[in-house]
Amino acid sequence: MEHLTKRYGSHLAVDDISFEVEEGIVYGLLGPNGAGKSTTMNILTGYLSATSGTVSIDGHDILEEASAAKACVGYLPEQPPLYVDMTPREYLMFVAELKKVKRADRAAQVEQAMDRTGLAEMEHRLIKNLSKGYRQRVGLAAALLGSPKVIILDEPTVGLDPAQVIEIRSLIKELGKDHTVILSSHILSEVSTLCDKVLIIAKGKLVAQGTPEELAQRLTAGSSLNITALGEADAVMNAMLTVPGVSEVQITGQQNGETSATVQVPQGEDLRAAVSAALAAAGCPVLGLTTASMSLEDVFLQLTAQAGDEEAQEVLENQEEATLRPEDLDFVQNAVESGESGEKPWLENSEQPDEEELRQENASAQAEEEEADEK
Ligand SMILES: Nc1ncnc2c1ncn2[C@@H]1O[C@H](COP(=O)(O)OP(=O)(O)OP(=O)(O)O)[C@@H](O)[C@H]1O
Repeated sequence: MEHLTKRYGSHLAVDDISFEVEEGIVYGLLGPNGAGKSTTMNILTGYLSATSGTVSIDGHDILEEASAAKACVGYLPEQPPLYVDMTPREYLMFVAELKKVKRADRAAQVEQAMDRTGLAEMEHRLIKNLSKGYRQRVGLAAALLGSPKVIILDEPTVGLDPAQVIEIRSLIKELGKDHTVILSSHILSEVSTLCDKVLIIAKGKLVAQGTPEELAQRLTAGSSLNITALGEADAVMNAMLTVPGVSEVQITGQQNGETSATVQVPQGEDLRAAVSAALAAAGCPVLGLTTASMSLEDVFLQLTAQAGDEEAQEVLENQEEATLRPEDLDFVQNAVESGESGEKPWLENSEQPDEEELRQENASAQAEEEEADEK
């Protein structure tokens, strides 16, 4: 992709993105909602045209040699376009025909794709009766038909339950063995476990790329040391500030004569020995010392924050376990209090059903049940 730009009216969704994809590697496009991942993938697959810039797949320009370029790509959009009144096999045979797989090879290719995606036991069900996870598999199987070199997956695990997420992720890992895979995700842990290389996109710009480890290392402003030493905060802080290279010390706790602190360390330097020696010399023996390096999460936050993206914080927060927000706590508190006093303030504005209405509703429901039982 070279200098790819996409405008929707005056909105710049993709802003001069260039990158090259090596064969046989799993790439992750990582970015918060609205960063431009789907737009980028839609352009890559020839689904959308770019405002400017070029895409070339295995030497074929996506506009000038569209058929040849698209033949190299298997695409699973965020919402796979399935014909839900077909069975997986019927649908896949149809896709194989669209992809111009030779008639003699179609049945075998469909069989193989169903096999790889674990669809065999669902082959006679209508797609509309399949779970979201199985529908996703049908979409993946369709992407595999025609043996494309590159598989492009847009948010492949969105909307799946945890068991389905695990299955689809292991399937993607398998695909990565024989294909070049480009997937998009806003889930950091997914990208760092599945992908060999990560491209971080924020506000339509490519802000960083590298292996998850490289990103975590290369982009850190340095690591930090977490230290616990015996002594008062002032003494501990002053001792550490005497060490060349230490410019920032943050006291994080004080208890029973012990002080905990975090020290920022410049990139590439190891100050553990110097800091321990300085503390010992100041009469503050070190009780604990650990190095904390930046995780991919930190890097992501740092980069997207640089791009002025507040949604990045949301992405991280959404990955934490569900927690109660202050307004939820108020609601729970109200519910508990009013339960004690017998009031239901949260129902105050809702329409209260009339008692007679309720009685009639229940009676007719009971009559229907009895009738059903008799039948
Ligand atoms: N057809 C369209 N018309 C106008 N604006 C659009 C259109 N499609 C996307 N956008 C805008 O372009 C930006 C990038 O959208 P895109 O869907 O590529 O982001 P994304 O990173 O895939 O986000 P998500 O994870 O929510 O799918 C967003 O601000 C979006 O609102």
